[in-house]
Amino acid sequence: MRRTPGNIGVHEKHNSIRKAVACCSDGNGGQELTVEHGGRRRGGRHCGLCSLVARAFRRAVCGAPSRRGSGESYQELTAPQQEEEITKAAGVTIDISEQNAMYIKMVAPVETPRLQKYFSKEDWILLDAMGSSSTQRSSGRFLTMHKRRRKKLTTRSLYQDHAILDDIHHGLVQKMLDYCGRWAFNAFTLETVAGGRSLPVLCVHLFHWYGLLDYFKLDVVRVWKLFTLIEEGYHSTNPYHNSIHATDITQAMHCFLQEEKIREHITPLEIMASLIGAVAHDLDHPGVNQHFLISTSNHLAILYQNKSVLENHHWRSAVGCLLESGVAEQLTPHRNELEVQIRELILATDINRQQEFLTKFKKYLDEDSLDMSKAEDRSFVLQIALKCADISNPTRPWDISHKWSLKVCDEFFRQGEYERKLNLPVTSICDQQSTSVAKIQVGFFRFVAAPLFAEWHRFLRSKLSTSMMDLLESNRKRWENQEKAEQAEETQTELSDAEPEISEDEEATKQSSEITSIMDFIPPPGRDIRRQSLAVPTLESTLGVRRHSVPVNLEPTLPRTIYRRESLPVGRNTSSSSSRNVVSPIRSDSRASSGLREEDEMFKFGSQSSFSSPRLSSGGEDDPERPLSAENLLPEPSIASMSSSSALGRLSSVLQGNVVAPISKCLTRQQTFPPPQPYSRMRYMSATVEMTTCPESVFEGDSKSNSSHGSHENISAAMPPQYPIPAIAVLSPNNSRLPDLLLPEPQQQVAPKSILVNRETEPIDKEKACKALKLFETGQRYEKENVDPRKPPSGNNLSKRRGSAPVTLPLVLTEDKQSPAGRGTFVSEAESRRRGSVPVEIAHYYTLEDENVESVVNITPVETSRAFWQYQRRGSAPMDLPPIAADRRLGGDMSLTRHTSLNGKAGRRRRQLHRRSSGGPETVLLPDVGPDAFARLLLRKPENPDALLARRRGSLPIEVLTVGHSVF
Ligand SMILES: Nc1ncnc2c1ncn2[C@@H]1O[C@@H]2COP(=O)(O)O[C@H]2[C@H]1O
Ligand SMILES: [Zn+2]
Repeated sequence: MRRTPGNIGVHEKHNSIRKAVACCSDGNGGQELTVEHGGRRRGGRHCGLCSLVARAFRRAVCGAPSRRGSGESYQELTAPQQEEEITKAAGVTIDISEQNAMYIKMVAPVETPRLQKYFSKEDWILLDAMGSSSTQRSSGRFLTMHKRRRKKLTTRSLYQDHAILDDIHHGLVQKMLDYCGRWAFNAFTLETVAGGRSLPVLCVHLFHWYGLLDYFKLDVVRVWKLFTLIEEGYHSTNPYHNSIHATDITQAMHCFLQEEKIREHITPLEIMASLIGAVAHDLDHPGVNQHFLISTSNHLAILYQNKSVLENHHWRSAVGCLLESGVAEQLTPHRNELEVQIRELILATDINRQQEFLTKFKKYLDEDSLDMSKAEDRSFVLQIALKCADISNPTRPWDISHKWSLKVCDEFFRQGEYERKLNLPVTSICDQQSTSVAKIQVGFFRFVAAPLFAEWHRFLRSKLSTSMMDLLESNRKRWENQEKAEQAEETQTELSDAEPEISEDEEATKQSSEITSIMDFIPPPGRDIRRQSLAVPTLESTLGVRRHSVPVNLEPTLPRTIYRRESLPVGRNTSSSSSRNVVSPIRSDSRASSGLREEDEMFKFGSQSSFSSPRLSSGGEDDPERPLSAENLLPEPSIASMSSSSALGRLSSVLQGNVVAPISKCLTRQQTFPPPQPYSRMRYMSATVEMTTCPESVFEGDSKSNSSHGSHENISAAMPPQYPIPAIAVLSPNNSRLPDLLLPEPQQQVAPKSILVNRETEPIDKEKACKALKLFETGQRYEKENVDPRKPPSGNNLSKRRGSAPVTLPLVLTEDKQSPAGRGTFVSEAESRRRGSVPVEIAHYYTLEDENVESVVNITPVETSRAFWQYQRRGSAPMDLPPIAADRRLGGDMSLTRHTSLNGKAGRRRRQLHRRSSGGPETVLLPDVGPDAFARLLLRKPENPDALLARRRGSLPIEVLTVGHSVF
């Protein structure tokens, strides 16, 4: 039987996953149908996964009903019996072959009319053969440690039974995909008709459409796997940052790629990087912003040193998916370059860097100096394109735009609720009690969206950009009207509501705080605005005062960590002032006098709070390239009320349901924020790439990145990228062997320019006629899978290091077992036991000699010395702050226990503003449902506080987590 590998793919290879996805394309005329799936033999029989695929396959090819309930089960059948069954049912020859421990390949010729009905054209089908027993499962690939809930599929049959997508919505899916080059495209609708699988459906389609599969000789099975992994990496529980957002942004990016100015010059590799960058740009987003992660001392914040924390994580997760799917392997010799491009793209989406990019873009346009024939300029434009795509929702037609607005605000408000429960200052735009969706939208449109899209329009000057501007304007008006109406309503309420308790000061604060401005979204350029800050004592006193994120038992040996230093009043700590020169003193006076109060308020919103290390902070005011960079900014005000003596207990109570955790030295990865379900043990797989290496160059914002950002001197086939390729091989379940060194790849021919069609303006048939590239093959593939080409072979048994190796590291190791600080080198016994979930603290330590403890000495993947442990900042256990002392430092006017939001608003808000719709569940609207109906659907009832408490896991101190949940 002739086989065309890769025509159809399936699968997940872990027996814990009861899911199989099959796709089909007929690159060779639709003559063959191959279904490959993973499964394990159990007692000579195939596991349920095989049976599920078989059942789905049977249904696919012959329309036979499921055998479930008929008393028979494929699960009971041996492979030959399954084969026979399917053969009988489908009327085709099935050859279950190439069986090994993990895979079974079934091959069948696609000759019958029935099959041709499905596969006669260049198309794919999608089988969802998820086992009914796995309606809930967790996925431990990603570092946010959420328990994953399987997305509730929107079609009953897909959710409750194994079904064929094409059986249900084939025509609609195809229709949607035909229109995926149009700006009015509705990702929610695609999600609906694709049964909850819009992300892989769109992306595989686009890969076909652009001819990337052919050009790069990619196996469609692996490509499916890639996008399935990415889809699973998005949290379906996030109202906004979920896989539909990824679909939406990818589709927007696709539209931009069709713009004449771009498509004329873009290369196939850039297309691929743009699509993957877009779809993965928020991968594993925890639904809270960077500020929250920093405030709660999340392991990701520590890992990435508070610099573009989420974006670094998204990028690293994307690389993990590329590796795990096997696509990276197939992309030799383009892999390094692709990863660099993806990195550049994803890191550019850091909203904190908005001003930096905008300034640069404006300069280019003013000087008319963008030369799209230059790779460097193309790269920059693609970064801008992705940034535009990322915040494109204000420029979509109202019903779509409105829906995204509700969703994003819902996510903000959820974060606000978490903050409130943790007694963290509530970020202004997350404070549902004092703001509204309309207010947020007016601010976002005005200060973030409009400036960027104005420049984008100046660059494109196209039909698309014109209509985007029109939509932006009309949507803006709608929000402004809504805001006005709300204000009128509030005024009326105020008139009838005496407010004797509110002082003038408070009133002034209230008024300024209710205006959403740019500072709610991004920090002001070049301004050294310090937020009313954290009641954190000086470093000296810190040594004797436990801080929020330091476990109680480590208090006496607290290191002078760099964390939260920014919140120390400058000038009060002379010993460290030099290295904190980007931090201004708290200037409540100057803020008031210079009218910065409002900005100061907003500032907290942006999530840009960042902590500077000397190296990073050097890019503060002095660095015109990064005027808004996080290192210019101060962290959020303190977690003031977390600093009381009972904070740990309270936190534990909040997080663990009254379990007061003893502090242990066992380090455990920290959860990012409350998962929907109690934590259960997860399997950490190879995609936990962050854990494998944590070099300083990982960070956007390190000195190299800063200086070279926007330029791409390191994007060269001849030069390896300046970041390490994760040594993921050692974690991959498929790779127990030592990674081999790669041979250097010969320089490849530059890919021919794409021949793309402007889909927006062309009729569909013409599009198809002209479509895709069908790019040429440029190279051979001989890179070994999952291997860091720059990593020298070592005698260390890398294969011992497993994704699921124990988290705990010995506190004391002998000197000779210490790593020689080689990046990515694993030398010690401890290292070989180290898991993917090794706590981030191992990634950095701080020199003891440095009085200010600001010099980050990177990076031994595992630092095991006693000193290291002594000086580790441990998780996020609360630190006691003497309120009085702290008050004094802040001028005596700030109560630590006062529920003051970061913007300085009085917590004793007398009147609670009307609660507005905040968005809500991921309800997908069919096109004929109006926005009002949707708004109703999205109205989220205030949560039961107890339920919130029960759900809270955010900023869980690592010790608490260890005690509260068994992770070993
Ligand atoms: N309509 C909107 N209103 C307010 N904030 C938004 C809106 N759209 C996008 N954003 C913010 O802009 C950010 C862009 O990057 P993210 O997608 O990570 O997260 C996004 C939101 O925080
Ligand atoms: Zn995004």
